[in-house]
This record gives sequence, structure tokens and C-alpha cells, in this order.
Amino acid sequence: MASSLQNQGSITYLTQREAAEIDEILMGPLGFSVDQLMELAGLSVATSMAEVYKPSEYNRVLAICGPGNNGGDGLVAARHLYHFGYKPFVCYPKRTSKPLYSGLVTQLESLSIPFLSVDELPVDWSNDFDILVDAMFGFSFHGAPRPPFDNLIEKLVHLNNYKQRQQKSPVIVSVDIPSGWHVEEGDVNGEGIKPDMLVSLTAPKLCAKKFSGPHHFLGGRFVPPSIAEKYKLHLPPYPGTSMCVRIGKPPQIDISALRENYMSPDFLEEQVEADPIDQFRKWFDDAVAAGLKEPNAMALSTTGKDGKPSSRMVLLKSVDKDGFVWYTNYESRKARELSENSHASLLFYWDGLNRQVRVEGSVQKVSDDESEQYFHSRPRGSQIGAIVSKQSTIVPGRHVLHQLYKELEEKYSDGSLIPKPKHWGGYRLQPERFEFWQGQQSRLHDRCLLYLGNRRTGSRI
Ligand SMILES: NC(=O)C1=CN([C@@H]2O[C@H](COP(=O)(O)OP(=O)(O)OC[C@H]3O[C@@H](n4cnc5c(N)ncnc54)[C@H](OP(=O)(O)O)[C@@H]3O)[C@@H](O)[C@H]2O)[C@H](O)CC1
Ligand SMILES: Cc1cc2nc3c(=O)[nH]c(=O)nc-3n(C[C@H](O)[C@H](O)[C@H](O)COP(=O)(O)O)c2cc1C
Ligand SMILES: Cc1ncc(COP(=O)(O)O)c(C=O)c1O
Ligand SMILES: [K+]
Repeated sequence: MASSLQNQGSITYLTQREAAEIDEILMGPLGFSVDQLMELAGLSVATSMAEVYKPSEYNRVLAICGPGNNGGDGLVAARHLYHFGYKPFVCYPKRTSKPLYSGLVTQLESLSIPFLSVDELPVDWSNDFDILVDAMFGFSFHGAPRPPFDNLIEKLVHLNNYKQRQQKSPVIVSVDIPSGWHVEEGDVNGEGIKPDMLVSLTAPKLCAKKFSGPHHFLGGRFVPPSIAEKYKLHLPPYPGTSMCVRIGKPPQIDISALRENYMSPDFLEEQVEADPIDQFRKWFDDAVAAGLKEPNAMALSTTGKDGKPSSRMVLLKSVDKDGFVWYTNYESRKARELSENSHASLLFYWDGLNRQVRVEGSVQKVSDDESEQYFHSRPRGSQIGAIVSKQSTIVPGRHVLHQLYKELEEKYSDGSLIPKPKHWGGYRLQPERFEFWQGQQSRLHDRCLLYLGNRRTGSRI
């Protein structure tokens, strides 16, 4: 899931003492166990990484884990990354015998995740790994790093020089604190790690103010309101069910470099339903089952007599052998264009499934009865909205709509029937031609063209 952009405001940064105190409160009076918090912290790290670095491009991950809980977060993250499709390796030189940690190690071993000793690490990390997870030290770090972490940190610092020389080098993701940085002062002499991504846990620590890399995320979605109030935490809201949220502006991106390499199961001609409506239903059901947002949203394209096409989204409200139905305002632009030219096309794009469906055909209004029936099934607010809205016209201001809405809301507050306005109703597109598209690697997609009644061709273009 994408992270929110609504978090450009001020953010609270914690001192080392506050971070430790919050930890104690969570695991004392608030009843959390360290295992729970670590699991959520590690999951946040893995999901933050997956938002930015796709496993198809950044597959080999080395998690360098320290002796404390920060190291534990790294072990948990490595496990989740494995399940997300990455290939993790772990370097965990100073192990503790506590059952929590030995359990995490056993879990990773059972997934055949290789553990590399410091001596086994390759000399040049840039060839062997795509991502380096710095989970050496968190908010309890103090003084100067002791062996073997001093050398490991040096290796990470050295990678910055590669970047300066524009050579290929792995990205660095730091968990909570860039290891070696002062928890409050940050990279004091400017010679420390320069991570590409920082995942702050619970709330960012003061050192995070000095983070200048492109990706700052917040994770650890377990802070109860009592802690937020006590420490006056001002943090961005987590979007939806996400375990992480981006802090600050997303980096400037090169639009021309934005691309996905689609990877999907083959969509073979022999799998295609003979009746395109059945094929559509099958894919529609898949989109619903995949939990995609508004799988019934479709782009409707129309052209009036001037021959200039126009598109907009509408919601599919039924589909069967007779066609595809949506509802709208009969005095809108689309309605005018459809009255001038009944030919139109519909386009569905199901992002999460790498699928697109094109449907072309001719459009007619549905019967008054059908519109009437559907109109009264809508929430009363939307029924009033349909009366208020003079779609595709310029309104003097939102207040005009609100005023009228309020008046009608009062008028119908007794629950009486809200009459369907004449200008509102449905359209049905009777399909003639379908194209089912399944995205595949290197732009060699599967495309299947079907005409209603008889199947014509399947091709790869
Ligand atoms: N509530 C939360 O915010 C949660 C945070 N989590 C993660 O936990 C870390 C903090 O974990 P903690 O165990 O307290 O500390 P560290 O992981 O930072 O490190 C402690 C160990 O590191 C050793 N240490 C400290 N300084 C040095 C140094 N200069 N050189 C070598 N070793 C060092 C320290 O040993 P000492 O002998 O010095 O005490 C410890 O062995 C937080 O940042 C989050 O990542 C939880 O996972 C979830 C809840
Ligand atoms: C996801 C989505 C669904 C929409 N569904 C409808 C709809 O079902 N009916 C409708 O009239 N407008 C719907 N709209 C608004 C239309 O896109 C459009 O703004 C409006 O119908 C006016 O279009 P027109 O001026 O081209 O006629 C939807 C917009 C979005 C983004
Ligand atoms: C202007 C307009 N009309 C109608 C609809 C469809 O609404 P409903 O699902 O209530 O029929 C939408 C949906 O976004 C809309 O924006
Ligand atoms: K760290």
C-alpha cells in the first residue's frame, strides 16, 4: 500500500531519554512484550523498504544486526523480506542467548537464509548485495563503536564514496538510527553512514533531523494515545492499514524513469472464456477478491458530433448479457455527446493484477423503471446530491450546492420518498468488442481480442 503525503507539517523528535522512557512504559504499565514490539518494528522496516525498493530490482539484502533490540528488528525484517520475495542474508556477529533472539535465528535458519560471519562477507559489497540493512545500533548507542561493528560501519561509510563516483552500489537502509551516529546530535563530524532510507520507529529521534537521504519513513504503529499525549507526539497518520508512513516530501523523481516490469501468470488463449462477458466476470471477481479499491471504476470515453473524444470515470453498476450499466446526469457533457454519437468505450485498469479490459459498443439509456429502482437504492444523501448537482455546469460556489442540499435534507428529513429527478438515470453499453490485457515482462504482454458472439484472435504485442 502507498504511504500518505499528508504529513508535511511539524514532527516531534525524541531525545534518547524519552525514547528509552517510552520503551519502558510500553513494556511496563502498557503490557507489551518486547517480542511484540520487535515484530511490529521489523515488519514496519520491511514494508517501508518494499514501498521504495521493489524485490524485482533490489533483491539481495544483507541485514547487519547488532547485539541489542535494533539487531532484533533487523532479524525480524529479514524474515518478512524473505516472505515479500527478497533474498536476505544475515550478518549477526554478537549473538545473545536470550530465547527471543535464538528463536528469531531459528526461524531464519528454517527459511535457509544464510548467516555470514564477518570473515565470510565479500570484500566488495557492491557486487553481491542490492540493499544493506543497518540494524546495528538503535537509541541505546553510546560512545564510539567497538569491534567488529567499527569496521562494518566503516564499510558502509566507504560505500558513499562509490555513490559519489556514480558507480553501482547497494542502497543503505538504517533502522531507527544510522549506526554510529549520535542519537541526538546525528553525524557529528560528517564522516558517518549516509543512509538512503531511514526507518524511524515509534517516533524519530533527534538525530533524524540531520538525515538528508531521499526516504524517511516512520514505523512502529503501536503507540497508544496516552503516550502520544504525554510526550506531545505530533506524527503523521498511518494511511489505511499500512505499517509505515513516509515522513516529509517524497523525493524528486525522474518521470521518464518510472516504470513497472509486470510479472503475471500467463494468460493463454485456451484459458479464455468463449463468452467475453463470462471472461469479464471472471476477471472482475478476481479484482474483488484481490481487495482492489473500486474495481467497478471505469473510464468512459465519448465523442460528440465534433469528433473530439472526452473521458471520465464512472462506476459500473451492473453487467450481464445485455451490457454494462452506469448512472449519471442526462444533462451532462457525456450525455450530450452520447446523444450525438452513441458509440463509446469503457476502460478498466486493475493495477494490483496488471490487468486492463477495453470494451467498445453502443450506448442507450436504461428504462425509467430501472433508473427509478436504482436511484432509490442509493444512500439518501446521494439521492439529494443528484437533485442538487447540475453536472458539467459552472457553479457560482460550493455554498450554493450546500445551501440547496441543506434545504432538501430538511424537506425530506421525515424519511419520505425523494423523487428521482428527470435529469438522472442510467446508460447501458452493449458491447461489440473486448480486449483483455495481462501485463507481462519486458512489455511482451498478453492481449486477447474478443468480439461478442465469436472469438477472433489472441496475440502478444
Ligand atoms: N519502543 C521502541 O521504540 C522499540 C524499539 N525497538 C528497537 O530497539 C532499539 C533500542 O534497543 P536497545 O536494545 O535498547 O539498544 P540498541 O539496539 O541501540 O543497542 C544496545 C546494544 O548495543 C551495545 N552498544 C551500545 N553502544 C555500543 C558501542 N559504542 N559499541 C558497541 N556496542 C554498543 C550495547 O552494549 P553495552 O554494553 O554498551 O550496553 C547493547 O548490547 C530501538 O532503536 C529500536 O530499533 C524495538 O525493537 C521495538 C520497540
Ligand atoms: C472513481 C470515480 C467514479 C465516478 N463515478 C461516477 C458515476 O458513476 N457517475 C457520474 O455521473 N459521475 C461519476 N464520477 C464523476 C465523473 O468522472 C465526472 O466528473 C462527471 O460525471 C462529469 O462528467 P462530464 O462533464 O464529462 O459529463 C466519478 C468520478 C470518479 C473519479
Ligand atoms: C457524480 C457522481 N454520480 C454518481 C456516482 C455513482 O454513485 P453511486 O455509487 O451512489 O451510484 C458517482 C460516484 O463517484 C459520482 O461521482
Ligand atoms: K541502526
